[in-house]
Amino acid sequence: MKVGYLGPKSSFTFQAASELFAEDTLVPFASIPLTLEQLEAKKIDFAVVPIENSLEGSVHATVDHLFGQSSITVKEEVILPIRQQLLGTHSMEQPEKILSHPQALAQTKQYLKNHYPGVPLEAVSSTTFAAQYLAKHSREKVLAIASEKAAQEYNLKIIAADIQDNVMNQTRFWVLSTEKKKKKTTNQQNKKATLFITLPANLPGALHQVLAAFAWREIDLAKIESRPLKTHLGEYFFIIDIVLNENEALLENAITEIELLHAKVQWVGRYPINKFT
Ligand SMILES: O=C(O)C(=O)C[C@]1(C(=O)O)C=C[C@@H](O)C=C1
Repeated sequence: MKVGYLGPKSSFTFQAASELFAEDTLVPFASIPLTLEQLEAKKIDFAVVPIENSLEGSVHATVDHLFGQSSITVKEEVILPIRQQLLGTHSMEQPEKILSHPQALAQTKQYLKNHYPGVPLEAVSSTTFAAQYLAKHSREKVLAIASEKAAQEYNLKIIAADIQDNVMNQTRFWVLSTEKKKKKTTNQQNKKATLFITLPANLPGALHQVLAAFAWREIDLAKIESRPLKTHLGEYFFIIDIVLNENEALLENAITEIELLHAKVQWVGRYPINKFT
C-alpha cells in the first residue's frame, strides 16, 4: 500500500498521515495538486492533504482540486494541534528573510510583526522545505518556521517555541481515496459528511431553500463557506459540512429535495473524525 502526502518528511501533513498509516507506506510529494494527481492516476492508494486551519480557514488548493471531480472521496479526517517553531542554524539579531509555508506564515503573523518587523517573509512549498533549506544553507542569515519534528530531523535550533498566534491552532487533514464504496466505520459517534453545492443561477432565495431542506429535518450543519466558481465575479459554490448521527436517511431525502430545486450536489465524502491533542 502507498500513501501520498504533502511532504517532505516531518511536515505537519506527514505527522497527520503517521497517525493512521505505517511510516514505510508513506510517500512525500511536493504540492497538494501533485499528491492528488497521483491518487487520480492510481499511483497511490490514499492521499493525505490539509483541508482547513482554525486560524486561516480553508486550504484553497485542496478545495479547488476536489471541486467538480468525481473520482476522489474523503475516507477519514485527522485533526492535529499545530505548534509553530522559529528555527535557525544559529541565533541572529536580524535575519535577511524568514521562510515557511504560506499557512504557517499567516498563523504566526502577530509574532512576526512584533519580533521581526520589516524582515521579508518568503513562502515555500511546505514548512519542512523551509527547515531543509536552512540545513543546506547554514551560513545564510535565514530563519524558518516549522514543526518541532522538522527541527529534530534537520538538527536545527528552536529560537522561539510555539509562536502561533493562538494556542488553539489546529488543522484538519483529509485522507482521500478513489475507492467509491461507503466505508463502514466503527466510530459511529463522531462522523461528518461534506457536500459541495452549486445553486441554480439567479433564483432568489435559493440558498435559503437549500438550508431549509436541512433545517426542518433538524440536520446539524458544522460549516458553510462559499468559494468562487471561477466563472464570473459573484458566482460561488458552497462547502457544507454535516454532523452525522441517526439522520443519514433524512440526509438522503434532503439531498433529493435540494436536487429538485435544480441545485447541483457533489458528495465529497462521509468520514469519521480522528482528533489528536
Ligand atoms: O507545511 C507543512 O508542514 C504542511 O503540512 C502544510 C500545512 C498547510 O497547508 O496547512 C499543514 C498544516 C499547517 O496548517 C501548516 C501548513
